[in-house]
Amino acid sequence: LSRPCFVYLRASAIPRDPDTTTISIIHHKKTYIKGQGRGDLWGLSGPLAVQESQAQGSWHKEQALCCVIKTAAIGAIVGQRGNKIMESQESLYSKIQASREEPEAEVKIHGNKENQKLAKSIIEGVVTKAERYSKEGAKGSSTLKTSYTEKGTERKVPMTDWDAWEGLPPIKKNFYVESARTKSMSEAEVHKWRKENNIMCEDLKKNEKRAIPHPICKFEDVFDHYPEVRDSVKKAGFSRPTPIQSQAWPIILKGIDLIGIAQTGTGKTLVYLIPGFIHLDLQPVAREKRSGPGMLVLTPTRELAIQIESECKKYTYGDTKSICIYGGRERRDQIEHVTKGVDIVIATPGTLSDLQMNDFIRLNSITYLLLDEADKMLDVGIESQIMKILSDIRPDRQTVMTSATWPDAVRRLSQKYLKDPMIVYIGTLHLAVVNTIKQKIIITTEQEKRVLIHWFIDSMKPEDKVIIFVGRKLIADDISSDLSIKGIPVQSLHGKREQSDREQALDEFKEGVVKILITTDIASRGLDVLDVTHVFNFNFPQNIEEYVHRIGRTGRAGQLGEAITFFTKNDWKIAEELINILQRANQEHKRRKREAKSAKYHSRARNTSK
Ligand SMILES: Nc1ncnc2c1ncn2[C@@H]1O[C@H](COP(=O)(O)OP(=O)(O)OP(=O)(O)O)[C@@H](O)[C@H]1O
Repeated sequence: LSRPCFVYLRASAIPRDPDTTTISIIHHKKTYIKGQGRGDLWGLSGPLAVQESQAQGSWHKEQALCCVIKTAAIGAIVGQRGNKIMESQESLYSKIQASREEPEAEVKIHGNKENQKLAKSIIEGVVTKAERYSKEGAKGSSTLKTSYTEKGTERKVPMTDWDAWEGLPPIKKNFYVESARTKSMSEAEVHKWRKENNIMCEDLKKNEKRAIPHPICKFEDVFDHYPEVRDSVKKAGFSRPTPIQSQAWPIILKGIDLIGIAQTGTGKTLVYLIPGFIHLDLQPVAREKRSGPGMLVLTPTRELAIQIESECKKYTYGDTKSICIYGGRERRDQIEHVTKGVDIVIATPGTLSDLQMNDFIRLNSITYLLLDEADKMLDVGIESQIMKILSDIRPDRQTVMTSATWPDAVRRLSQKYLKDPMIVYIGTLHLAVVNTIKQKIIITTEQEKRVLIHWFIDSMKPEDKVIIFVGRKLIADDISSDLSIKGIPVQSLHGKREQSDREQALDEFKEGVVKILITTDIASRGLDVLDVTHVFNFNFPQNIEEYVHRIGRTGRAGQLGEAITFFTKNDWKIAEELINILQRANQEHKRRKREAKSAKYHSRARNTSK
């Protein structure tokens, strides 16, 4: 460690008794000691200067504890690319090695006696759980046999990095049967169709480029071989595929990874769900013989996870079982469901990574992965959880990413998660709002906002339904209690509310029991309530992407909607980006009229406040 380094400590590694604990850092088999005592261990900040200790590599002087287990269970201990074993090593200050023999494998644990015992009990837990999940494991016992190996009398077994992916069932990804009509489209016809529907696509594979499949014009062109799918789409009453569906379905069904970017409310959920159902259904290994779920949908919020699950139920066929995993629900319930066996998991990353870390769910059976609202998911903070989840999913899976926005920072990250993808986007990769949303901006002050919002609510028609976005939970509570006092039925949604209250709030809004939903950004992405006529931005969102998502809660699936946004001088930094969005969506610039209208709003507002 000749240069400064950063050391990140797991919360559980922070010593309870700082007076007696030492933090040691092992690097290239050398042990470095940092701090013994309160002053050294607490309040550390900045780069650590560590000193090499006398006790270099003390762990490997101890006798190794050897455990013999069934080879089939070893993947669970090692984890993909050794991530699990590395984690145990880090937290136990020990070294764990695994051999690769049939039918029994050997695991050697180096370290002091106490840590060896701890590591052994962790491994035992993992082996027992692995048995429970693996049908094969259930047939025989894989009781851990252990012994201390005397130095010099160790079994001469090569200790290797375990390839956790060996022995997994084969995977099938190409299910596309191109219709005669699609096949016969000339290049000119393909070009015309894409131009008329604003479809842009590109093969992101480096070096040799592949031919991009022709878009499909009708549902029959792509689903004729899958009658259940064709019928469920027809039953939904859709007349034709949306532009993103038209180009993305052939690509995904061919087994190619895809990045799909299209404006809000344009049917991206079915873009990935329907090929996912086909993929699941037609894997070479029969569903009942699979060791776990085959499809995983990761999504940033609980509300979105619930919505996707209900879409799954609407369109799926056969006896496909899905489960929605998110925080705020009874953990035991979720674990019970998972262990009973499911085909599709829809989850928020935090809760899933918790279940994964505790070995309640195994992800190595996943062959179809979907990252919904990918840009939000790859935000700082969530990304580390996603990485952890993805490291346990087989690398030859198929991956699809979708979103309505695609900021530069996220594009680079997508290269990490997808393999030779194609990208399909509608119109532009720049932020864009569908032209079914009329955007109004009201330049105002913080003081006047309350009066104006009351004026807006008073002028709502019976068929109107509005989502009011605010910046903070407190404001959401405040406005909703204001309105409730006035006798106006209203619901609010934010992260501090109990999960059951959050679900009830959304249900009441969807069913029309209340026509006003006041919410923070947890409802800005993906929520699909078709009869929302207005979105009101009481506070301008943190960034312009969130503005696009928020106002996209109205004007969905071709319907008309209106977005009204309060803009104060505090929001000046975002003005330029906002103007770009308005111009791109051809919003009229009615300055005079707007000023007049705004003056009318203001004078009414003043009268009301008087
Ligand atoms: N081909 C289609 N024709 C008409 N409506 C469709 C079609 N496909 C999906 N829809 C409907 O369009 C609505 C919006 O779809 P969806 O929620 O998938 O949008 P999205 O693109 O994911 O939006 P967001 O970016 O806000 O998440 C849904 O109610 C869905 O049922």
